[in-house]
Amino acid sequence: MVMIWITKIALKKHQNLPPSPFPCLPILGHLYLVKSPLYRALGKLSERHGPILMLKFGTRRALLVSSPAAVEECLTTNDITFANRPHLLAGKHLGYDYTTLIWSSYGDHWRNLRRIASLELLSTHRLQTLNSVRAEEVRLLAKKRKRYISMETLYIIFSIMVMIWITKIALKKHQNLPPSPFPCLPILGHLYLVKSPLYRALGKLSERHGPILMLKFGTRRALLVSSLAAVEECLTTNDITFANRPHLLAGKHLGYDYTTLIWSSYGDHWRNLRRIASLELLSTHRLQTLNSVRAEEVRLLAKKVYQGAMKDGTVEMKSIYYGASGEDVEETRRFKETLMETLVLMESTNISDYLPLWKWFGGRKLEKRMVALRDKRDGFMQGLLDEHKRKMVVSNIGNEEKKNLIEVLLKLQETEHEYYNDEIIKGLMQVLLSAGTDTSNGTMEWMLSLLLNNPKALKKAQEEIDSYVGVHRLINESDISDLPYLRCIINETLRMYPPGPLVFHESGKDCTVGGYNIPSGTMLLMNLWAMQNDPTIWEEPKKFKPERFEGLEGLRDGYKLMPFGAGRRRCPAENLAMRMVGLALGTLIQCFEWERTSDEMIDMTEGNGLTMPRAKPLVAKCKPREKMTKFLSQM
Ligand code: HEM
Repeated sequence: MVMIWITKIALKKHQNLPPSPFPCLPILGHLYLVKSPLYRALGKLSERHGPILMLKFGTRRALLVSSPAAVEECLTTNDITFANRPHLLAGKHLGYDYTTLIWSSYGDHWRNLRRIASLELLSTHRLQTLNSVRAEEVRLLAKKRKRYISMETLYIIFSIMVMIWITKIALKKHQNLPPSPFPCLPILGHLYLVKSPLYRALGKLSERHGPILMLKFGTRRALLVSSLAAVEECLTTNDITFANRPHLLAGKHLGYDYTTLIWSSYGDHWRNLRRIASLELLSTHRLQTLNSVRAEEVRLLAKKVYQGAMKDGTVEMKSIYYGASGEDVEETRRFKETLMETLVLMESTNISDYLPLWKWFGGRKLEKRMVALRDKRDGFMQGLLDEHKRKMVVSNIGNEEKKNLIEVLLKLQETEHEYYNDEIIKGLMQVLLSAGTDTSNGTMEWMLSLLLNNPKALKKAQEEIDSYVGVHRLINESDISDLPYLRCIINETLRMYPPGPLVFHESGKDCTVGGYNIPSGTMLLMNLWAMQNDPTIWEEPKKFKPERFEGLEGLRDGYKLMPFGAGRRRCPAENLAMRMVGLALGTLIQCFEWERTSDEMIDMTEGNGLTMPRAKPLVAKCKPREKMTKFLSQM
């Protein structure tokens, strides 16, 4: 729209046309301003925008004048110029093909009719003789004119809207596509529905129109599903069909041209990356060997909370998660910076993804920012890679077990240099670091927020840890499997605040969902948030009730709870995430007493963003538990 608008302003400046009220919609122009009574609607418009306006009614240009000076100019200097009538359909069908006095254009024919009318029918003499007939005529004419106006209005508005609508319904019936909310605007389609946070806007749409909807985002078709049955059909019967990702610009610039694990399409390359991630980097065995690294990370987290608590008794959780200490400060700062920029860029809807021509009218700015960020992220990853390469040469790492993620990948590079080139390794590192950081940290923040608003649940979790782990040692990862209530809290948090609320896939061939035909290349949007907060699926979904998961351990209960997705493209790091989040939360509960900073409940508003961040960072009152100060002061 803005594209057309900008072009028009430029053209108008050049042509010196009168001002035109904004917006002038594509195809419709100013038809949306046509309201009854028209003279009042246009009167208001002139009041607001001035006495000489250029309007666009669909394909027609209209000059609206409402000042004595302008009207005078039209009817004196330009009287002959403006002496035609517009060729409206009413004039064709009700004006004998534009040949009547009212409808005919200025010229000999009109002049002749006018002469007959003036001399033969409307002269003073004739008027007097036909007084009574004329009275009747005038009454009839007034009636007709009223009809003309309403016919024009109805015809123009409805013929365009209904034509588009009927064509679409006819096409859809023929194609058997899922229902599509009305209106689907020309060019924009349903882009006007894209509001932040998107999962909530789309959730409302599904509530109103149904669980299987076909949307049009500019040039892209998107299937929005939000029922258990539909999601199950997408991820079982059609799992391979929907195992692609949409080719969005973010994947081009921030996903090494769609070659990273997250962005690549289903196929040999993705299978290979997924195999490396699952077997080499995230397997239970590898996770166990890197147990101590994670324990150290969590201890560092507890230390920072301890320092904050000792300073003024409050902590701001977000800066603690992303904060850094020791020799890594600069590296962590740079990583955090690129991660934040990535999230900001990913959360802004890139209109060029849906309206490709947009990039010539302002959309390039966002793409340029992406390219700059790509170079920055790449530089950061290359630095890490080179540093590890140097270290490996010096120390010639032999201990297979203790190799970290980058070292595992560099070992693979030694044997298969062609495939494991630097780009593939940097892509894997980037994906694992960025997909893992905000999701886990966000979950931690929501979890603590929920517990601060539900002190009974917090106490229950602390008692569980005290009775199983005690206070003479710190909790470790292997304890988590024996702390069912802690796991219930994690599940309940992931149900209410899934860090991946909307999952994006794309179909690689035609298929059917819910009996509807879904063409190849359709973007699939699975609204996990909507399903996990649906009152028809969950009892009192808005209430934090970890107890609802008691006894359901290990069971995902079909597709009711799927914060890590399901099917081939499900999150490969569920095991790691559950361990990390469990250990971090367990440690914070074991070591500290937590409270809200005031009697007011913690504000649970969600902010804008892909990973469902909190709108306001969480600040909490926190005091080291006496029994644990021994451990904390030694950290
Ligand atoms: C609470 C933590 C986490 C949650 C809730 C979560 C959730 C998800 C979801 C919903 C998806 C999309 C699944 C789909 O497309 O069907 C996903 C994909 C992915 N996640 Fe996670 N994730 C978490 C943590 C992590 C961590 C810690 C890592 C890595 C260290 C990670 C790596 C990935 C990768 C690589 C993919 C893309 C897989 C593919 O496209 O094949 N995630 N995650």
